[in-house]
Amino acid sequence: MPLIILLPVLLLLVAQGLTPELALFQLLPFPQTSYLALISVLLLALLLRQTEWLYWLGILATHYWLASSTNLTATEFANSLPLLSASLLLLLALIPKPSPFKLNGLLLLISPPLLLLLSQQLPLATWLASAQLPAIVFQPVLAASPINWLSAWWFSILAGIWLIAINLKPPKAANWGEFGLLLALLLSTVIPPGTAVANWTLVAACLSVFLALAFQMLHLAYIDELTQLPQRRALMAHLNRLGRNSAICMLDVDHFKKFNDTYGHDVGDQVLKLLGSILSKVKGLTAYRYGGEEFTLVFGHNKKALLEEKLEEVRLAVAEYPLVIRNDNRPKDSSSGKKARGSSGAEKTVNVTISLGCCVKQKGETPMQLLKRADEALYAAKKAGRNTFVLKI
Ligand SMILES: Nc1nc2c(ncn2[C@@H]2O[C@H](COP(=O)(O)OP(=O)(O)OP(=O)(O)O)[C@@H](O)[C@H]2O)c(=O)[nH]1
Repeated sequence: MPLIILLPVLLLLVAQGLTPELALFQLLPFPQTSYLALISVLLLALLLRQTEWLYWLGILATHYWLASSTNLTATEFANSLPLLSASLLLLLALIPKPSPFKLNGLLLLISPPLLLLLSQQLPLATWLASAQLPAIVFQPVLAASPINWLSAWWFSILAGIWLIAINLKPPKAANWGEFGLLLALLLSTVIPPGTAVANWTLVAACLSVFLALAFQMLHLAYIDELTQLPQRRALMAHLNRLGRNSAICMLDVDHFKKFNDTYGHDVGDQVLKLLGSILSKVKGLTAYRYGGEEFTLVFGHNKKALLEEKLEEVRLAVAEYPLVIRNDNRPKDSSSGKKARGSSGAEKTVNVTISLGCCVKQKGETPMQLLKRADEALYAAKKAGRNTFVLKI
């Protein structure tokens, strides 16, 4: 997924590196296409209520204006703007989910004009030059460019920090879109102003944002927020294209009502989250949250011995996982849960068990018929005493 989001910008980087005079760069009417791209993504972000993109688009538009402007040559203003925009991007990275209706978003909104004012008042480039840094730091990247290596380096460092940050947390489409935008901005700091590439940089960045928005929406539509597993809509899509040799399994937590009543709904939610984390790590199957405390596993084969082995592996993985029930934050996923087991703040350790009902797909069977039979197998597992599996071949 990340590569697809970054693809427009990466392709542009390669094309620009190989042949800056590429005929493709002359293909579309500019600046009309740039404005159209910017306005389309802006409207899409507004429509999908992804307001944090507005800031990014604002910075992108400012850069575009700077990069496509031919009368801004080597001024203080032109020298400091990329640097200050980079600072703004860093602010944006540090402020999670800015909203124009909250203080963090308002601060971000007024920072570009403030930074612009500052950049005119403070001779940043002169100051930095007097710091006796090596000359290359201040040389314009290209003869015609008012922008120097310092900006490019600053952006590269920022892009590096961004990449590390993305890889430390579970990467989201939005992060990769932001990274694509960052790369496009990096490119716009090193190209000569007023060239066709400046226009294409903006279009490529807009495409990256567009793809990121599409992935964000797909995620919202298909991924269950609590367990982070794909949910029923995704399961039905999978079942509709299921091969002849396959099997599915319905599973649910045993006596979950009692568990909720004893420990509270919040702890119950943590159990489901943990279950999602455990199931997502089991190899050789795809796990879905069917709804409530029910999950569905889909297998791409119908081999009895292999299925039995996998069902037992899943059953054991859950039954042997000690859950630490505490007053404060409970484990967010299976790895943090393991750490929590050793800590002294634990009040009580409990185990939950699951029952599993599995059946092999029959010839001509519809998804609903298959699900119904798996449900019957699950019922049989419950009747057989729970914490077990029933496999119907
Ligand atoms: N915490 C939490 N509970 C849920 C969620 N969805 C469903 N439940 C609870 O799951 C329980 C399911 O109860 P039952 O269907 O009676 O089954 P059970 O108590 O698990 O008993 P058996 O399935 O027969 O072993 C209900 O109490 C629901 O409120 C959820 O998202 N979070």
